[in-house]
Amino acid sequence: MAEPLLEIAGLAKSYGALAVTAGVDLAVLPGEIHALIGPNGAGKTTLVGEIAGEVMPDAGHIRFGGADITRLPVHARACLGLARAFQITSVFPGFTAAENVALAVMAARRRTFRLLRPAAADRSAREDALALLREVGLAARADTPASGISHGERRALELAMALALRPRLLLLDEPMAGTGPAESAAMVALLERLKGRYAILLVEHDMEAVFRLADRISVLVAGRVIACGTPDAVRADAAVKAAYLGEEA
Ligand SMILES: Nc1ncnc2c1ncn2[C@@H]1O[C@H](COP(=O)(O)OP(=O)(O)OP(=O)(O)O)[C@@H](O)[C@H]1O
Repeated sequence: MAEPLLEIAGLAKSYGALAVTAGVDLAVLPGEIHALIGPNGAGKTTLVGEIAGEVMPDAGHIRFGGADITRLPVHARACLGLARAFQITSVFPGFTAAENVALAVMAARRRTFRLLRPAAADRSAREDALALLREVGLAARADTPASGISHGERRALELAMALALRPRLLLLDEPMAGTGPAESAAMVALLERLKGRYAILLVEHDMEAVFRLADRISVLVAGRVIACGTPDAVRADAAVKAAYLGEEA
C-alpha cells in the first residue's frame, strides 16, 4: 500500500464528559476518495475540524505529507495543501463566479510569490479562475454574480475556490447537503472527474453517492472507527449493519 498522505492516530476530543472523537485512527492514501460515514452525532464534523485545525484534539496525532501537523493553525495546514470546502463558505454574493475564484487564486498566490505587477496579476488570476470554473463545469456562469446562481452551482463554485488553493487533500463536508437529485448527480459527476487527481476525505450522508464514489470508507460510530475498507467490504460488515447501515446496505 502507498504511504498515506494523511495519517491520524489515537485522535481524541471530549466536550465535558462526552468523548466526541474517542481515539480515531484513519489514513487517507494519495489520490483516493475516502468517505467518512456514520450516524448523526458520531463525531464526523468534529473530526474534520480537528484535521483542518479548527478544533484542537486533547490527545493523538495527525500527520500530513509526512509532517506532524497536530498543533499547526488552520492557515499553516492550508499552506501545506489541506483545503476544506462547503461548511465554511466565503463566497461574496455580489461578485461574479470568476471574481470569487480569482480572489481565492490571489489569496493562494500571496502565500507563494509576489512577482507579477498588479494588472498582469489580475489578468492571470482571471485566467486561472476561468480554468478552474471550466474544471468544475461552471464556465458558462463565469460572469454571473454568485447571488444569481443555483444552489448546486454554488457548491461547484465553492469547490473551484478550494481547488484554487492547489490542495493535496480536499476535505469535503457534505457536498450533497440541501441539493436536489439533479444537483446531486451533477456533484457526483464532478467528483468523479476530480477522482485520482486529489486525495479527498468525503463526509456525506447520501449513501448512494458515497458507495459510488469512494475507494474506501471509514465508519465512525460514537467517536470510534468501527470499520474501514472497500465499499463492498463495508456493506457486508456485520458491525456496520448493526450500528448504522442496517437494511440500507
Ligand atoms: N463545541 C462543542 N461543544 C459541545 N459539544 C459539541 C461541540 N461540538 C460537537 N459537540 C457534540 O459532539 C457530538 C458530535 O458532533 P459532530 O457534529 O461532530 O457529529 P457529526 O457526526 O458530524 O453529526 P452530523 O452527522 O449530525 O453532522 C454531538 O453530540 C455534538 O452535540
